Amino acid sequence: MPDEPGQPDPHRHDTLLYLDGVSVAFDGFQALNNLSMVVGRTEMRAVIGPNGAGKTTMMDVITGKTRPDSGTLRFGETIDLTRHDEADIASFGIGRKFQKPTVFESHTVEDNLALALKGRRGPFAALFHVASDDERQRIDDLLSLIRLAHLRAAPAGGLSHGQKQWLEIGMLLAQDPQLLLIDEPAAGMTDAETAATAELLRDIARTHSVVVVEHDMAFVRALDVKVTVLHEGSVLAEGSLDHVSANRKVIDVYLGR
Ligand SMILES: Nc1ncnc2c1ncn2[C@@H]1O[C@H](COP(=O)(O)OP(=O)(O)OP(=O)(O)O)[C@@H](O)[C@H]1O
Repeated sequence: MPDEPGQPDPHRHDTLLYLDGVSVAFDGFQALNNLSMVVGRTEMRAVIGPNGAGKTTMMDVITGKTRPDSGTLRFGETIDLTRHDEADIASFGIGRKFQKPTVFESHTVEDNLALALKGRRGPFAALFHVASDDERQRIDDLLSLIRLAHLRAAPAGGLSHGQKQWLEIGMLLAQDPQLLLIDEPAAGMTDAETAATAELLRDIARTHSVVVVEHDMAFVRALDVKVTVLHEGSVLAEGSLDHVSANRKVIDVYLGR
């Protein structure tokens, strides 16, 4: 039986991330207020909203950095994220990319990816590990996905800001997440980099779920995915960018300002 609109079912096999009635208060300030959102497998979702709307706090509760005061937070069909810490949650396959890229600047692009791949083994195993054919293939695949194959031997410190963001996305993918949470990837990018990043994320979303927090509306339009508008810690509107852009409340609190 099809779901009623607005009645997401956490046990559906095509739901990867399920938030229902999630609330968080800091010293009495309600940063998340009964927030509900469902992200499907291999769905990309854009999350927009004014400063202080709760976007970062939402990422923080999903990744276990902040504990919700109440609500349901489920990953896959069975994992209750409220019962796990950040390390567990990362190991379940939720990867997060912060706004500022943090690559190893003195290492080559390729070595950054190799380190991220080996990082899955733990530091000691990684130190004595020799790359297998599979791993070399995986690095090649990642390099072409993130559009940096021609720069594989270049030190990461010499990359442009946009290229560093792509490398960091590649390093995140090396850890095999099912869900990527990405914070303002287009910030500080050139128009060409912004367009290439939208294309890259669309490629990634063929096989992963992706939640992108972004303020750049041209970028959100290029993603061409369902948009969730947050305001005062809850969902103000949801739908295509055209749909939410026509919503009077969204114009008043965000787009029209
Ligand atoms: N650890 C904290 N302690 C106290 N207040 C907090 C804390 N974290 C967030 N807040 C407050 O909660 C509100 C929501 O913040 P949040 O960072 O989630 O918003 P945001 O939508 O990510 O905003 P921005 O677009 O500016 O990044 C803000 O008013 C913020 O000041």
